[in-house]
Amino acid sequence: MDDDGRIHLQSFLATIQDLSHDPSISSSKSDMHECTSLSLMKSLGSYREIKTSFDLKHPPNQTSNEWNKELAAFQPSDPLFQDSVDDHEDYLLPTSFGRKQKLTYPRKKVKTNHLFSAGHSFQTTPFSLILPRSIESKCKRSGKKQVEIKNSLGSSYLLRSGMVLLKNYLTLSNQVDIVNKCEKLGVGQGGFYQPGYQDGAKLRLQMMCFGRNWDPQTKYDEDCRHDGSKAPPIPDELILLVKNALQYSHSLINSEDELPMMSPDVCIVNFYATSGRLGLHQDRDESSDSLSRGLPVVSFSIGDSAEFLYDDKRDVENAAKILLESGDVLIFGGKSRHIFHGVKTINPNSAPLPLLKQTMLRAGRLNLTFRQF
Ligand SMILES: O=C(O)CCC(=O)C(=O)O
Ligand SMILES: [Fe+2]
Repeated sequence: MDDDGRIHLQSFLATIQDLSHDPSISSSKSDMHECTSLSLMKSLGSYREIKTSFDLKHPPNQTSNEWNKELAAFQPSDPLFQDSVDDHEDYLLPTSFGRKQKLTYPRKKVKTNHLFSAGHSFQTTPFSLILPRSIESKCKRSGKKQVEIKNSLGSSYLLRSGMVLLKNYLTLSNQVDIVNKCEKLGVGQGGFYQPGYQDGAKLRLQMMCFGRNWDPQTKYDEDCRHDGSKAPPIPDELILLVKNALQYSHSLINSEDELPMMSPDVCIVNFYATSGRLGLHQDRDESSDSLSRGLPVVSFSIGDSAEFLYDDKRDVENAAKILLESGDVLIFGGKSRHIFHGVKTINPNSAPLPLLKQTMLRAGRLNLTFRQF
């Protein structure tokens, strides 16, 4: 396929959107099962396992075989799009403080097996979050129907003591602003790079920091950047968003003991291509004061959605799994500050189209984690 890949992606998405409004499409089947409450959780809701399966039918003007062939052949040329699309996935989500939550769009999973890969590289230097101009203009011309992003505050979940998920908390305009800020700061000195370890193993993501540099090998050593660059300050608007999200969480759980307030002075910005991932780990390089007080990590997700794992131990098989979508804010502090967590997969083609249209964000997921050192 030629460099037209992005157009195909847009058409593919638009087709799915069209189909979802087509009565001939078989309705999504959704059944929910009670799941045992975890003892760690306080009384603000109960966990439920939500199983959602999808049965996308072929468009009326195509036979099922033609449609399946087209789906199977879908393989855009941008290296950042090159992942195989396979089965649908089940997600574990709690109820929204008692209400059942239904997931209503097709999920895709990326086939990748390694958390880290030595020398894995999709590097263009400098790395840009934004699609190249040639692809951008083709996208704009395609003129396909866009899906509205939800602007109202979504549901909120207490996942366990000290761990809160605010669905769709960031507005479209917040998300656009964050992408633009990260792009501006990410392409220059001190911007995105693919971090790794001394032995040559690389993380499967691009990273940069605000406030203070952090690196998997050198931790919070300010001199970790080979170009000697210092981390730019965290933009004020982002600090405000973090504090508002924490305050909002306090209004939900009625307790600052469970989730202490913090004032972010570090932000790690990760960008995952659709083949990106991050192994289960603990965030434990902040100061002992910050860690012992359980000062929370506040995480913003933008772009393609991700399967996020968390557990008390490093146990990928048994870890709880949630879907983090564009606009979601996840907070873990207090008793959950030391959870193991990681990103299992990025779901291709799952970013909101208005966000892509306004930012030309490339395929993948932008994640910002704010901490107080
Ligand atoms: O991308 C995410 O959701 C998690 C990122 C993370 O855990 C980290 O940067 O330490
Ligand atoms: Fe982390």
